[in-house]
Amino acid sequence: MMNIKSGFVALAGKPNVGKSTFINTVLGRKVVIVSDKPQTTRNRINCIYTDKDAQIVFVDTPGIHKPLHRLGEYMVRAAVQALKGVDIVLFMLDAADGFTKTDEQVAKIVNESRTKTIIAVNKIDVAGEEKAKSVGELAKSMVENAVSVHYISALKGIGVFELLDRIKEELPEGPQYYPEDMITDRPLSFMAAEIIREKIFHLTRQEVPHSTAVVIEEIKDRPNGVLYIRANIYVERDSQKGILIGKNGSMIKKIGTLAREEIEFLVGRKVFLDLNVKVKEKWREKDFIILQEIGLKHDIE
Ligand SMILES: Nc1nc2c(ncn2[C@@H]2O[C@H](COP(=O)(O)OP(=O)(O)OP(=O)(O)O)[C@@H](O)[C@H]2O)c(=O)[nH]1
Repeated sequence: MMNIKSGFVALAGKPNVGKSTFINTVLGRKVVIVSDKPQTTRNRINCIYTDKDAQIVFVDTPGIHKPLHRLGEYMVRAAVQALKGVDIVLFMLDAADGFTKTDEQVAKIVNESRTKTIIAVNKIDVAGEEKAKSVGELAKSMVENAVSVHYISALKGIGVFELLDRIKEELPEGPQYYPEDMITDRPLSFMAAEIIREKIFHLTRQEVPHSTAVVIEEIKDRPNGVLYIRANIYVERDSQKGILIGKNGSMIKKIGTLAREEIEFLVGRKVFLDLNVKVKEKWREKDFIILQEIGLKHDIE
């Protein structure tokens, strides 16, 4: 087998610099939610880019997208640790913003990691060339292990693929860690079941959530672009089924709506969520459900 370049790249940068937009442009579809409000990205998922000669796993840096002035010492150490564990840090800055105090703090964390760093100055479509240059040069002077500076617009796709080529150059030769059609490292079936379970937990009382198992039975692309997800919710008794369904189906409708909205948020597209409540006595002793829950049946293709 031909050797490919592969490795892990941590995205570092203050909130709102365009990290999610960059990932979406690289992957060519909407995987992570983009918003003009800082820190709307919850549970950021690791994203995987694969082409014929490389596989790049973009990983999140825990804590680094939190407001840095509130970052405690522990969080800073955790962030440094995370950056140490990757092959390359991609330090993103906002050209229109100038080089800010927050960027300086991110630079410090990046430096402490001693990891090879590529600097990307984003949003050049809205910033003057001179301003962008000054941001790039300042960042380069602050980051000890900077190997190059790139001027990009993640939104317009300017310079993004040149930057990707540079990342590939800097990556070591290595294995393909994930199948080539996988774009996130967490199976959607897992995420979806978790979300449904969470809603049940919030909306029902003690005994019900603990007697509930969620199994994703089917995930399918509909021709109209909607993602169809069918899930079974197992409970142990008829009375629990009654509670979960609610009066005239009001409870299951509520669970379904909230879960659907969150899954749509996650996948960035319309979802049809088909929930079925089933009674299975002592399901906890029936390991087929448990196996399916953790082993996960199938994921989106
Ligand atoms: N003009 C312009 N806007 C951009 C560009 N890249 C991102 N944006 C906008 O900047 C805002 C923030 O982008 P995100 O990709 O969500 O930023 P983020 O760094 O992931 O933000 P957090 O999730 O808060 O960490 C959005 O409104 C984007 O549309 C760009 O190249 N040019």
